[in-house]
Amino acid sequence: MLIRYGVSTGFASLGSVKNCMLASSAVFRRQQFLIRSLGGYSDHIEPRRMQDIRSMSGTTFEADAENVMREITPVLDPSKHKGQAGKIAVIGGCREYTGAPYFAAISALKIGADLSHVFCTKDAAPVIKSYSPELIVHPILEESYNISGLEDEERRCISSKILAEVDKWMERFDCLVVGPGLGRDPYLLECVSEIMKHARQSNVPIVIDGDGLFLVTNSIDLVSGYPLAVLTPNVNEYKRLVQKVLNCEVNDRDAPELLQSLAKQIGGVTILQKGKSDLISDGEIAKSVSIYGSPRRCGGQGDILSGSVAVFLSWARAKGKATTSQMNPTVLGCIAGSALLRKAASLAFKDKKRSTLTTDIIECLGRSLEDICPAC
Ligand SMILES: NC(=O)C1=CN([C@@H]2O[C@H](COP(=O)(O)OP(=O)(O)OC[C@H]3O[C@@H](n4cnc5c(N)ncnc54)[C@H](OP(=O)(O)O)[C@@H]3O)[C@@H](O)[C@H]2O)[C@@H](O)CC1
Ligand SMILES: Nc1ncnc2c1ncn2[C@@H]1O[C@H](COP(=O)(O)OP(=O)(O)OP(=O)(O)O)[C@@H](O)[C@H]1O
Ligand SMILES: [Mg+2]
Repeated sequence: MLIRYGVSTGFASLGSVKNCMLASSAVFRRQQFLIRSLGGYSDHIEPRRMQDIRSMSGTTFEADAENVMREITPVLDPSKHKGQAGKIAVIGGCREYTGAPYFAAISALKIGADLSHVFCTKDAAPVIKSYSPELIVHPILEESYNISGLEDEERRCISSKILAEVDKWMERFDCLVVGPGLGRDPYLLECVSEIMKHARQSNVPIVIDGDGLFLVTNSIDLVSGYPLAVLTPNVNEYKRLVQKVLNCEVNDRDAPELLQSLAKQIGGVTILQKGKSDLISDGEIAKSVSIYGSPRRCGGQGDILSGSVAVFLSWARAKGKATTSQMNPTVLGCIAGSALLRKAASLAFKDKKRSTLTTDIIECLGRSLEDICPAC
C-alpha cells in the first residue's frame, strides 16, 4: 500500500537564498530533507519508509562506514599493474606551508594508492622531497614575489608553461587534491584556477581543501555544476562558503539541511563538513560519520582527510555500479575517508595521548584499514 505524502519532491527551493532567510517551517523542511536523505524522489512513500523517516527525525543519518570501506577497497590482486590502485596529485605547497601537501600526498600512499604527486612552488619542492622519497614532486608553481618586475606577456608565458606541465600528466590522474598548503598568492591562484578548469574538462575528480576553498569560495563557477568536485571545509571555511553562496549564517540546529541546500545550490557538488561529526551531502542525500576519533586537534588532520578522500573516491569510481549502496562515489569516498582518519586518530591517541601529532596518525592509517579490510 502506498501512502500519499503531501509534500513536493523538489528540494531545490531549500537551496535558495530566499528560503535560507525565510526558514519559517522547521518541521516541513525537516520532512523534505528526510525524504531526500532516504533517496526518495517520488511523492509516494511506502509505510516502512515512512517509519524510517520518522525514526530519523533525531537526525541519525550515520553512514555504515565500515561496510562502505569494505565495498570500495580493491583486493590486492597480483595481476594488477602499478597505477591501478590509484594515482593522486596534490596541488599545494608554497613558501610557508610544506607540511600540508606532504600530509595529503603521503596519506594517499599509506592507504594504498600506487603513485602520489605533488605540484608545488619551486621553494617548497626541495623541502617536500626531503620529507619523503616516495613522493613525485613537481617544482612548477610560481608566486608573485618570484616574478615581480616581469611584463604581463612574460607572466602569461610562465602561466601557460605551468599549465602545459600539469596537462602532460592530467589524464593519468584518478583524482586531484587542490589546496593543502597552497597559500593565497593571487598569481598562483590564477594558475590553479586554470588547472582546475582543465581537470574538469578531463573529468578528473577534484577534492578541494584549505586555500583551494578560499579560491573556490571567491570563484564558485570553478566547481559549480561539477559532480566530481568534493569540498572539505573546516568550521571557518564552511562559514565563509555558506555566507558567500547562501548569504546566511551557519546555524547548528539545521546543520544537515543547510549542508544539503548548499551542495544543491552549488550544482550537486559533494561537501564534507568537518567537525565533531563529519557531515556529508551531495545535495541529494546527507550522511554523518561520528566514529570516535581523537580529542587532539593538532593541525594537519584535515590534510590527511583530503588525501584519504581522494583515494577512496578513486576506488569507488573504479567499482562503478558494482557497489550495492547506489550512493554517489564522491559520497562513498567521503564516508570512507572520514571514517579511516577518525579510526587512525583514535589509535594514535591511545598510544601517544597529548603528544599525538599528525605524523603519528598517518602511521596508524594502514593498521586502521587493515582491521576492516585485511590485505590477505
Ligand atoms: N603543517 C602545515 O603545513 C599545515 C598547513 N595548513 C595549511 O594552512 C593554510 C590555512 O589553513 P587553516 O586551517 O590554518 O586556515 P583557517 O581555516 O582559516 O583557520 C585559521 C584559524 O581559524 C581558527 N580556527 C580553525 N578551526 C577552528 C574551529 N574549529 N573553531 C574555531 N576557530 C577555528 C584558528 O584561529 P585561532 O583559534 O588562532 O583564532 C585557526 O588558526 C591552508 O593552506 C592549510 O592547508 C593546515 O592544513 C595545517 C597544517
Ligand atoms: N571537535 C571534533 N571532534 C572530533 N573530531 C573532530 C573535531 N573537529 C574535527 N575533527 C576531525 O578532524 C578532521 C579534520 O578536521 P579539522 O576541522 O581539524 O580540519 P582542518 O582545520 O582543515 O585541519 P588542518 O589543520 O589539516 O587544516 C575531521 O575530518 C574530523 O573528523
Ligand atoms: Mg585545513
